[in-house]
Amino acid sequence: MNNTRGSFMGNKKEWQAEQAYLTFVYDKLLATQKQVVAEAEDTNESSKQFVQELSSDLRMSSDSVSDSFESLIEVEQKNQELAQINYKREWLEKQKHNLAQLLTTPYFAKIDVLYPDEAEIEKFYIGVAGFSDEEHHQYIYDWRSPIANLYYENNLGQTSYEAPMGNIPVDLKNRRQLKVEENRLIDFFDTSTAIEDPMLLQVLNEESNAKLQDITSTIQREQNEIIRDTQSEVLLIEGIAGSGKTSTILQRIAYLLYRFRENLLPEQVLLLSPNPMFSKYIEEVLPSLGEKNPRQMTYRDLIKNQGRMLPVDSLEDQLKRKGYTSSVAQMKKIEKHVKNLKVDELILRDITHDGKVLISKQWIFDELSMLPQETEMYRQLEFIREKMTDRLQSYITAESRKDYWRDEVQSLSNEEYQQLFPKGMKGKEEVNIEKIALRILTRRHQKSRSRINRYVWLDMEGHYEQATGQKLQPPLTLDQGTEFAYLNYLMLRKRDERRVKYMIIDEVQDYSETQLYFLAQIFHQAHFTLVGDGFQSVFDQGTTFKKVKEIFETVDFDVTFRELKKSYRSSGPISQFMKNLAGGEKSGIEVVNRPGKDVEAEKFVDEESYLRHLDRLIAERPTAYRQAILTKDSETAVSLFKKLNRASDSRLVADGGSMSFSMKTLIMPVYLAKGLEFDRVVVHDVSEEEYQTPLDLNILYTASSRAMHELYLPYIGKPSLFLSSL
Ligand SMILES: Nc1ncnc2c1ncn2[C@@H]1O[C@H](COP(=O)(O)OP(=O)(O)OP(=O)(O)O)[C@@H](O)[C@H]1O
Repeated sequence: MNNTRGSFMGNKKEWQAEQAYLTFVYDKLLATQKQVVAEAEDTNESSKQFVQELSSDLRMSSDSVSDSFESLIEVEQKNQELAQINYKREWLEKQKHNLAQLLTTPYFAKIDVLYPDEAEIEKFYIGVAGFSDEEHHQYIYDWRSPIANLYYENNLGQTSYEAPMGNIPVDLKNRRQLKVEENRLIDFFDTSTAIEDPMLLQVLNEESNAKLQDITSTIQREQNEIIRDTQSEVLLIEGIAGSGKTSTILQRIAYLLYRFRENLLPEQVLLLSPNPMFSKYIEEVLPSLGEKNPRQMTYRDLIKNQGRMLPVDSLEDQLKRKGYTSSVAQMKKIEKHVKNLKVDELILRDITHDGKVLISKQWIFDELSMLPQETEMYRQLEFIREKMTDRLQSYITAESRKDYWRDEVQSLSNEEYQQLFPKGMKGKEEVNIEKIALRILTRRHQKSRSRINRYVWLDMEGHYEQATGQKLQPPLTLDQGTEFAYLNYLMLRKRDERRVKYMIIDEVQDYSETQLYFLAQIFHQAHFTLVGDGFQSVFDQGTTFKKVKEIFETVDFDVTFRELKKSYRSSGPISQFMKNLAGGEKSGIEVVNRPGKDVEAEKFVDEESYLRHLDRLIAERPTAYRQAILTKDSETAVSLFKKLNRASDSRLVADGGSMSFSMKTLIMPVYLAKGLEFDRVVVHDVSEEEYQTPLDLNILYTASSRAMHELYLPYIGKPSLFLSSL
């Protein structure tokens, strides 16, 4: 490794030059900020005024009907003006955000580049956002810009980078990491090897944050390749615990939003996360990079939406379901069923209201029979659905004209009348009664309308039974829920999925084959980024990476496979323990040379002395530390929390819904801590009895790998065999 520190005496001149440039850029940033803030205030003011004028103009033109055509044109023009003002406001807000970020840390790196046939070296400073002046003089380059790739790839000497106009060969003369705070230069390092760089080690030695932070300034080469990959249809990444999978996919999302800013919106990126807490944990990373968070949901939410909201297993139930063998064969049966389905095989239901049939299944069947049978089934059903809505509307209109309404309307109380017509009504009384009746009936039949829209008239449960030979009995297993969602998708094809351009899935090892097949099918137009860690598989239903690849290939995707083998989260001793658990050398895990406290596995003879030990660990937590006591399941967490009786300085997290990130000691089951990290981790009772099966081994690995600096593995009685590697 070849590191040169900026603070060495020999570098005094360099130091002064760097400090001078920093001062210069910082002052420019300050001046620009002043300008942008003033401009933003002006724009806000003029937008307010514009809206006021617009609404008074509109009021005037709606009073005079004669010039309505002119006023329509005028309204259209005003709308366009308003859109422009709003666009400018958004742009200025983004500028303000970027400038505020840059004023805290203007940049973190510099590269010296020599272009062929040029005599002078060009210097490029890299920061979390770009910054240039009105004459397009670029003082800071965005970390996602093409040139910044040279910094992350870190090949000194002859190299090249991809720019919009093609590949550009260059000579990379120097790569400098800079530590700056506002307008102060703290340190700099010239490095030729990215691995174990000094800036990285500094960052890793810091105490944890309650929320995940961005890693922009220290992205490693192998992570950079993943972040900037725009070619792969499916990017499958197997990375050990703490290797930066989650950080990398978030940086990747920011990169994609920048690179494809003309035609990729955050809503077109869907991130499937392992549990609801995880979304909270990562929520600050993208905003800190000036981007909006993508759509996020858990897989459970996704299939509930797709599968008529039937209840599915909770996380805890899923964990307890042992030995369930999921298979894609069941999905194929469903495909076959839908493919061969004829109209006279559809299981239909009447649409009823208060026990009265509004639209009979016979009517639906007759209408369907008249459609050309070669049309795909989902199109036929969609067409009929619209016809049913029309039929309901005609029924309501006819009904509203019937005589009995006169009495009903006249008996309406003032209050009811107000509710129906908050703005009052004008016109003849006859028309009024009809109008009132129409409103009342429309309200009454809202449910029927929604039933029509949701295809309640199709017995999907019945079709599921026909297709698979199994009855659906809620709560469904996650796989049954998936099968049912797939059936709904194949028969009805809702449009939602087509909008997703990038699907990002964390903890992919926890998805079953059925679930992966489902995702590959329904998002077949999207690019996938799948990350996970086979050692952290804590559900019986999980899938190996080999199988994940196979499944996506059977659905005609090209899969690119990459590995991350180094833990950036855990100290050297903890990483070494993780490596031993994962099978030693053959696991391929690289241990970062970061000193730390040894892993401690202490024996206790009875529960009482054991609890006293935990009690001490909670009481003697270093002030800045966040720590977690991790149990195998939530019942154990609940009972341990009760026994410890330390509600004042610890907190129980037993379900995915609630988590206080500020509390310094958390007691929780491992599966809820997935993806999270703590300065200190205590794994609850690592005894022989508790930790013996291969799944237990994965749980121990997952729990231990949440630790950054300290790991405690106390046990009562005999130690688990897995501790013998210590
Ligand atoms: N290049 C990097 N520079 C600085 N910190 C990094 C880098 N890569 C990862 N980290 C840090 O390492 C820790 C682990 O990262 P992350 O949570 O993304 O890993 P992971 O592979 O998703 O872990 P797990 O699978 O165990 O949940 C985080 O604190 C993250 O900030």
